[in-house]
Order: sequence, then structure tokens, then C-alpha cells
Amino acid sequence: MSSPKYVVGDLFTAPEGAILVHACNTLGSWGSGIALTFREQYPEAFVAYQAHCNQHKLSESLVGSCLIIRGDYHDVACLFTSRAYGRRKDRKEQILDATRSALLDLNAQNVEPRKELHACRFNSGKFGVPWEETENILLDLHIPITANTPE
Ligand SMILES: Nc1ncnc2c1ncn2[C@@H]1O[C@H](COP(=O)(O)OP(=O)(O)OC[C@H]2O[C@H](OP(=O)(O)O)[C@H](O)[C@@H]2O)[C@@H](O)[C@H]1O
Repeated sequence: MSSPKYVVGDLFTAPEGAILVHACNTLGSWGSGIALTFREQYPEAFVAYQAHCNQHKLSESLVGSCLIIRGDYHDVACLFTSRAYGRRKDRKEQILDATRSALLDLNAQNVEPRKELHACRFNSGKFGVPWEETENILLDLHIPITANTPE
């Protein structure tokens, strides 16, 4: 059984070739939290994420899916775990359902040669879901992932 491996430090120091995983809303905003750092570090990934959201605007197809954006050094995986953000974010149960489905989508897209997955403790900040509840889904799905805890 593969359980998340934990490392302390900045997610962006993950090795070259890794896929960096974080949680996103479907409205095309990386306005705060680690998403804002993604926007600053990988502005081209933000443009791709926003275009993808605009393309699927008002459809229900994004929530529970995963968009992998290829990059030169890191790829970025956007797990669409909530429709909206802030006070309009989805309820915890909806976020957890979408997380399960988005992780399955990520896993299905990460085919040979499989890349290493490195994540923040997604959902546990702005989305307000205790990390242990997201971690339980990772354990259940046996998805090998390295989770970064900030110092
Ligand atoms: N450099 C770093 N390395 C490693 N870990 C780092 C780190 N920086 C922060 N963390 C940790 O990363 C976890 C997630 O915490 P976050 O609050 O960011 O994300 P979340 O997944 O709960 O929520 C997503 C919504 O937040 C955004 O903001 P907007 O909606 O745009 O306003 C999005 O767009 C979504 O919608 C927390 O454990 C932080 O300690």
C-alpha cells in the first residue's frame, strides 16, 4: 500500500520532471494561497489553466477532472476540486468527491513514463478541508505522491 511520503519545504523545489499537484477552482482564478505562487512561478501555466476554464465555462465537466499542463522543468496538475472559491466554495463533501475523481483522472493521464507526483497539502488551506480527509483518499486510491509541508 502506498501512503504519501512527506517532505518539509517548498513544493517548487521538487525535482526536475516532477508533476506539481494543487487544487483549483473552475472559475479560472489563481488569486491567493499556493495558486498565486504557481501563477508567479509559472505564468504560462496560468494562461493555459485560465483558457481551459474559459473553454469549459458554465459546464459541469471541469469539477472532478484534472488538467495537466506540460512545462520545461515541472508539469502542473490542476485538480478541479471545487467549482468556486472564497465564500462560494463547494461544501466539504462535494470537494472530497471531486478530489477522488480528479485524482483518478490524474492517475489515468500520468501514463508511461510515469512522472513523480509532488503535492502541497491541497484542499487544506483556502478550501478548508482537514488534510487527513484528503490524505485518506490518497491512501484508498494507492496513488504514490510526495506531500510537501511548508517549513
Ligand atoms: N510553497 C509552498 N510549498 C508547499 N506548500 C505550500 C506552499 N505554499 C502554500 N503551501 C500550502 O499549500 C496548502 C494549500 O493551501 P491553499 O490555501 O493554497 O489551497 P487549497 O488547496 O486549500 O485551496 C485552493 C484554492 O485556493 C486558491 O485561491 P483562490 O481561490 O484563487 O483565491 C486557489 O485558486 C483555489 O481556489 C496549505 O497547506 C499551504 O500551507
